[in-house]
Amino acid sequence: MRKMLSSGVCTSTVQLPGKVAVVTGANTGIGKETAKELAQRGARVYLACRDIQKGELVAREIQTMTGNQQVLVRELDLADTKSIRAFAKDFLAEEKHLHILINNAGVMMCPYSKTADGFEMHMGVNHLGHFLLTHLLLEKLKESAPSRVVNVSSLAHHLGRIHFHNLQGEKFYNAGLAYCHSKLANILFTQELARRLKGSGVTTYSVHPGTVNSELVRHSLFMKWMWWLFSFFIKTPKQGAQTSLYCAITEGLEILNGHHFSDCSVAWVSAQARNETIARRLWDVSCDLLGIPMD
Ligand SMILES: NC(=O)C1=CN([C@@H]2O[C@H](COP(=O)(O)OP(=O)(O)OC[C@H]3O[C@@H](n4cnc5c(N)ncnc54)[C@H](OP(=O)(O)O)[C@@H]3O)[C@@H](O)[C@H]2O)C=CC1
Ligand SMILES: CC1=C(/C=C/C(C)=C/C=C/C(C)=C/C=O)C(C)(C)CCC1
Repeated sequence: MRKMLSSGVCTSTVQLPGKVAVVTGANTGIGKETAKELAQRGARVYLACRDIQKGELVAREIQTMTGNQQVLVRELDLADTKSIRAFAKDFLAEEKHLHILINNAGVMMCPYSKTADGFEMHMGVNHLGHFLLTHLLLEKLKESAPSRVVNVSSLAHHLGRIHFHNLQGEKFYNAGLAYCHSKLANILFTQELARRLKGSGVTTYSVHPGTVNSELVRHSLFMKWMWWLFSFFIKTPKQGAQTSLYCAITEGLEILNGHHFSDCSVAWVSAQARNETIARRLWDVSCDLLGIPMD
């Protein structure tokens, strides 16, 4: 069972000196392991975390383990557009380049709650927060091309639907489904972004990391119990980081711009996730909610 659930290893030997990467939610789980491997390969890595203290501890740990001192922590709360804008402003002032953006942070099955801007928490953090962050960093990514955006989605997107009449979960809400909807949004965003970025030198990919032993299940006692019971069989965070790394660094992946990956291979997505009309509409609605001018 472990072999079945844990396949897919990024075998690329690419080194990353001079490259700049941002990983959201890098203080724990899959994000931490992704950041560690990027640092190991010589990149300057920004750990974009909502809790600076947790981030600093992890940065020290990565610096010690990899010998790479270019591991920096910056505050980013994806549940607050002011924080996202402040992060982007400071980053753009500080850095000349951005080669790899890994939109990894996520929440799952949290009780109904809203972000600082009134968005339902799953949609707000997992989709809208990363949508805004990517938008704000896009010019830098273009100037740094070839560059990549990796969006960490999930197999759970198969159960997701974009209910435009209930995007903020105000009419009905189920914590499990809200997560699935936001993960579907990650894939639709990736596909629309890929279409819009054609010819720019920036490519984008969505990822299912596998079933990974991490803090993601913190809001559900049942899931915590399941994860504990099967912890020996499910992926470690290091194994869970492989597909994100594969999409971020593997040479020649540009022809697969916009594709979804699992276990370091192209993976099938649901019919909804392939629907260009929904993807375009979600893009427009996201711009509208975030006050981004539509093009
Ligand atoms: N684990 C699994 O089995 C699977 C995971 N995924 C996806 O993988 C990604 C990483 O999850 P995983 O490592 O498992 O989970 P973890 O809960 O271990 O890590 C999630 C990270 O996201 C951060 N985060 C949460 N909310 C915010 C916010 N408002 N602003 C900034 N950062 C935030 C967390 O910060 P903090 O520590 O401060 O809370 C943490 O660093 C997620 O997108 C998840 O949906 C997909 C499929 C399966
Ligand atoms: C049925 C089953 C399992 C599978 C769980 C799965 C497949 C969970 C997927 C979770 C996702 C995709 C979460 C985040 O996005 C376990 C726990 C391995 C143990 C054996 C029983």
